[in-house]
Amino acid sequence: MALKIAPSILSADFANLATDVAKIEGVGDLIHVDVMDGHFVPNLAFGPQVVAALRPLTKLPLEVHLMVENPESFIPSFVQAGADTILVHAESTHHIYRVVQMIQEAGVKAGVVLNPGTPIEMVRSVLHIVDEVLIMTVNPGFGGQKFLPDMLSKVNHLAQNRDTTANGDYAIEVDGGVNADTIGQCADAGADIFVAGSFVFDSADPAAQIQRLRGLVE
Ligand SMILES: O=C(CO)[C@H](O)[C@H](O)COP(=O)(O)O
Ligand SMILES: [Fe+2]
Repeated sequence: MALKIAPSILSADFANLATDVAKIEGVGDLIHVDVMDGHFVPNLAFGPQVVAALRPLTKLPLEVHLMVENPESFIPSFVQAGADTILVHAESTHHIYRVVQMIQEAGVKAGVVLNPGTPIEMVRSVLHIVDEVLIMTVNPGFGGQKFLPDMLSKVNHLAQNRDTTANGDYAIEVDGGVNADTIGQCADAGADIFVAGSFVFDSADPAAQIQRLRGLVE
């Protein structure tokens, strides 16, 4: 599977999002948009209007990371806004299988996300239908936190068990604390998609930071 770098705009300049997105156009592989409701996580960030506003500004796929209670109710508006992938936390719904179906029936790729405290078992029954599994490598809610290396055993387990699922080709993504010091361990464990927020956008040259990460895993 081709390795992908996914810059997270949670660390971009909110007053100049279009400018920051232009800086990574053609360099990043997709744009990661964090959605927070102040309940599932103790922070607020981005709604469907932001996704809709970004859609015409970039050719890059837009990946929406939903950190919200009751994700079911937000799927239609993010589909309508132009999301290419929607990622839902297993802890945020009683009906993860139904939510994955809802997303895919709308013609959008679906991923499931696990908090650091949540075991793989929580998503075992949907591994054969999902397009992606995202392992949080920080507790979700904020950018710029320290990478949790003990999460790599989950990445490794998912990579080793791909053959045991019916589709066998879900992408494995890591999110949180990914930088030049940690990305190598994630790749070694078997991750394919690497979200990076502060490492990319807290720099004067976001494109160079993405290239630096890419150089460390390819
Ligand atoms: O989902 C997230 C936080 O909940 C962000 O995608 C993540 O934190 C990226 O930021 P950084 O790379 O700075 O850790
Ligand atoms: Fe995220």
